[in-house]
Amino acid sequence: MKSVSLASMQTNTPLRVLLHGANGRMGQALLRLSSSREDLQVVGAVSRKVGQRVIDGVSQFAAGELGGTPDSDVVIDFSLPEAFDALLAHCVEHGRPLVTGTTGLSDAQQAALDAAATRIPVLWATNFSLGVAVLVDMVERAARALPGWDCDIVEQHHVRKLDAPSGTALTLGEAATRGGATPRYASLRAGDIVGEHTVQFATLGERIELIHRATDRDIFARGALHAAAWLARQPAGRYRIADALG
Ligand SMILES: NC(=O)C1=CN([C@@H]2O[C@H](COP(=O)(O)OP(=O)(O)OC[C@H]3O[C@@H](n4cnc5c(N)ncnc54)[C@H](OP(=O)(O)O)[C@@H]3O)[C@@H](O)[C@H]2O)C=CC1
Ligand SMILES: O=C(O)C1=N[C@H](C(=O)O)C[C@H](O)C1
Repeated sequence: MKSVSLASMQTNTPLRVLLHGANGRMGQALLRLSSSREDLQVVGAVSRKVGQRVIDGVSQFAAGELGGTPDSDVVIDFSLPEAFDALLAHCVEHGRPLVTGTTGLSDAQQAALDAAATRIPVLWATNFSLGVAVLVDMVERAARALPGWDCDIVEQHHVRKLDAPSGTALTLGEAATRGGATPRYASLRAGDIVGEHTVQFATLGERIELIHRATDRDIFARGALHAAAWLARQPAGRYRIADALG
């Protein structure tokens, strides 16, 4: 059963999606889930090396071949920081809205996103799940209500994750800081853990643990596809996942 967003119903023309990082764990989830959406069509798949995986009916491009990719209405990126600069420049040059979930970006790359947002719509989120969006709000509220309590953020991921702390942990830490806490971080890398984040507030005699456990990467992919369908119809600017979730 294909789902159709209201936006595409208004135009009846699928939004053309360029997928950057298509060979990766997230790229493969995005490819699989996009095929069940009538309002989105992946028209190009970019990864470091072409031909590693069979991607039925989608043109594949290697790193450095962005200039040869077909026109698209929105770009979705889940790659690595090393790949990000060329992709962002491509999106700005061709006026393509960008949804990106790539974490571990430098301050300079964040500044480049701000600059790009004067020309195109950009949405960067460290976590595209609804549960984490709710957790971020809970953490800020808890920090504000618990002045002086210790705040520790522990994140666990699969052994192939390159960055630490996770982007989500840093986002949760920013929320705790907005609430007046001073978060500390710890990271574990084990097995095939999709993503687990624990925010603990502790004081003498008691503690609170707020936990999000991701068990399927599809939650991130569904959120990114939703954000892409939404962002494609926004004016230039920098947007957050909360804007897309309404
Ligand atoms: N915001 C969110 O909700 C989520 C964010 N993430 C983040 O997304 C990113 C990707 O995660 P994941 O999919 O697990 O990682 P993978 O390592 O599985 O995939 C990375 C992808 O990027 C491609 N790539 C690497 N370098 C280049 C380059 N120079 N040019 C083009 N493509 C390149 C790889 O190509 P190839 O395979 O050919 O080497 C691969 O397709 C990470 O930063 C992760 O933290 C992950 C999950 C959720
Ligand atoms: O690399 C991953 O897998 C994930 N990365 C994101 C992060 O760095 O927070 C989101 C999610 O936890 C999975």
